[in-house]
Amino acid sequence: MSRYAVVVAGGRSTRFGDRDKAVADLAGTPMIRRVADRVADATDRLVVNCRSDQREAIEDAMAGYPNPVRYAEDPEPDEGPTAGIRTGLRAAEAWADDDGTADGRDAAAFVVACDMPFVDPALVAALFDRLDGDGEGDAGDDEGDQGDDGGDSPDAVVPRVDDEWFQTTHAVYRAGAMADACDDALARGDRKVIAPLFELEYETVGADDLAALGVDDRSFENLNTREEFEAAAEAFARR
Ligand SMILES: Nc1nc2c(ncn2[C@@H]2O[C@H](COP(=O)(O)OP(=O)(O)OP(=O)(O)O)[C@@H](O)[C@H]2O)c(=O)[nH]1
Ligand SMILES: [Mg+2]
Repeated sequence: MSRYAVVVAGGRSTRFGDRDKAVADLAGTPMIRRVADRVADATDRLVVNCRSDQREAIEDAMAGYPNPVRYAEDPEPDEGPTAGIRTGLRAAEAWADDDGTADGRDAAAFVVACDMPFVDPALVAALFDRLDGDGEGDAGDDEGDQGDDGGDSPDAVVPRVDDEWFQTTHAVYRAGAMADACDDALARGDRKVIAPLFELEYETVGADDLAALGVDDRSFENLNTREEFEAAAEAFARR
């Protein structure tokens, strides 16, 4: 089955300023395009979640992208990242269903925020492999399977930098399970981006695993302010 990238971009960039950071020029390339380019080889299809008023500019930024792209517009804007993830994953699920070969709910998707342009493709590939059950063993895993002990493959594989912060906008999910979990969290009024994860069977990729994989520390860096953006632009210019 195809591997999906879901880029979530429906935020208002208030810390950034008066422009949409998703399409802001980052060392010559719109930031969202940098994110998409970084994950192009590790995925087969791209879903972009955004508001309808962002779509034209984002489509321009994505012109010539090597993988097929679909847009998943927020039915209601400003419902938060969890709603954006849900909308993007439902689009991946529907796209997979269109193929008619497998249940779209099982589609595997790497969800990433539009402001993480250093995303490491080797990490993305490793997360998918773990979701498919052929990554590293569980022995050195800091969490192992959550939920029941059935030993089934997980619904999510989430990096945990410093064994602390769950990187839920830098993780792979089974589309149907995670979209359902987002629905549930939102129905409860819980907008915390971590909330849906705890309803799923998930595995984490902790500090040791990240080091063993040689993951670029900057993969998890997200750019919120103009200052962070300028510093990143300098880093890209040097690369
Ligand atoms: N669809 C959708 N995505 C969102 C929403 N809020 C944030 N996001 C996305 O979630 C990711 C992380 O959000 P933030 O870093 O807070 O970005 P932001 O909300 O645009 O920026 P700030 O206004 O400065 O908080 C980014 O990719 C945003 O585009 C929302 O209400 N809807
Ligand atoms: Mg925000």
